Amino acid sequence: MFSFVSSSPVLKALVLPDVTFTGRKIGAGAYSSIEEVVLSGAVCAGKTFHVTLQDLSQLSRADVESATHQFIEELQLMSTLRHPNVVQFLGVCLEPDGSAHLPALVMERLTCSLHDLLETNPSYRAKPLVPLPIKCSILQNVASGLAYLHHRSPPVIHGNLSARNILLDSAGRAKIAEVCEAPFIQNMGTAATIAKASLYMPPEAFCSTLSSKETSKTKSVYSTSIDIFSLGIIAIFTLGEALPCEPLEPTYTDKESGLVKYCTELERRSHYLHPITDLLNQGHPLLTLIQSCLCNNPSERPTVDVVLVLTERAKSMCAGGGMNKLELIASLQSLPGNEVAALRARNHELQQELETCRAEKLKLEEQIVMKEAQLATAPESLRQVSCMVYTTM
Ligand SMILES: Nc1ncnc2c1ncn2[C@@H]1O[C@H](COP(=O)(O)OP(=O)(O)OP(=O)(O)O)[C@@H](O)[C@H]1O
Repeated sequence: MFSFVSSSPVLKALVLPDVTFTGRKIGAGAYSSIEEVVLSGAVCAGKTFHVTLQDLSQLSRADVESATHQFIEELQLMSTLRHPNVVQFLGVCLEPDGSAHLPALVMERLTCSLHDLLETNPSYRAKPLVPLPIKCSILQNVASGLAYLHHRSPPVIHGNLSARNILLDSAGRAKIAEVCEAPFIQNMGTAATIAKASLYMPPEAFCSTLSSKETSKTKSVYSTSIDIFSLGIIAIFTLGEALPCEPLEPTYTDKESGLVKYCTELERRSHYLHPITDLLNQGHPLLTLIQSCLCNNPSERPTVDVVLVLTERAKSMCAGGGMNKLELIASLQSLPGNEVAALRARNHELQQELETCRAEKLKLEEQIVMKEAQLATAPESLRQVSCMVYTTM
């Protein structure tokens, strides 16, 4: 087994000495699960990577070394990040049974994800749960966290920004989670395809996935404009309270000319934009934000500074317009967000168990067929003995 801790002084320095796993599941994603942990008496969250991601036996020694090196580099970077709108990474801890290759990541514990808030809305579709001023505040918080990341030198590209990676604290403040994890996960091979939240990805990300597999250098093909596109999708989801999950096809056939034409990314999501254009006046900063973030051409998308200005303008336009943060705090606290996340985590576990059982069942059926075939071709005397053995068992 590859020992991360003994081989890396950097990682040794990040190991937290006093962490206890409470066994309480908080949530699960494509490649990790989140559990409650107690760090020196304070309740925090611990992230453990799924076994599939930890199965380093399928990789060559060189790949294991490069993945390990990258993992440690990302952890080191994570440990330097400090911003009110970025989930605070606190350190690492080894799993209680010591069986895992990758240490668990310990971070501050938040209330629920933006995705859970919007999806578990009890009045979903009837009337919006989250008032517009709160939505503006959430988007401004995300823009602020992203500005911090993009202003680092070199810029920190999130690469997997989604409403599941935006977490809310009990005061309704939004924070960006899973910073620095995307490059490591993507370089671990097949898990990359699972981890990628394609819904939030711009068109160029799908081309860069191919080249990143060849070069194993995710960072070089990703640019900050990927995060800007994802933020545009998050804004559509937040404002419309509907995940824009089935956009139109990227091409269509023009009825008059019969020619195949391309839709813009914005046109592809037009169905989800109607409720937003009803809600916001033409020229509203958030409408401008969505329109510019979803530009097909990455170089035409705004920088994070422009995004921040637009969200701040939207936030100040809402100030005094009946903003009721207390209302949101109350609804956040009464939300079954945590329970839903825990149930989803359990569901995910059961799904995995079910798949393992199905695979075992298939194997057993194959063995039965093989044995029956062997029995059918065996001499009569052997068959009689075999039947006697089975009937006496
Ligand atoms: N620090 C945290 N505090 C509270 N809840 C958290 C925390 N981190 C994650 N969660 C919850 O756990 C869920 C799963 O998080 P995780 O990071 O494993 O995956 P994800 O972001 O949903 O998806 P993926 O891993 O596929 O990107 C989140 O959606 C959120 O509800």
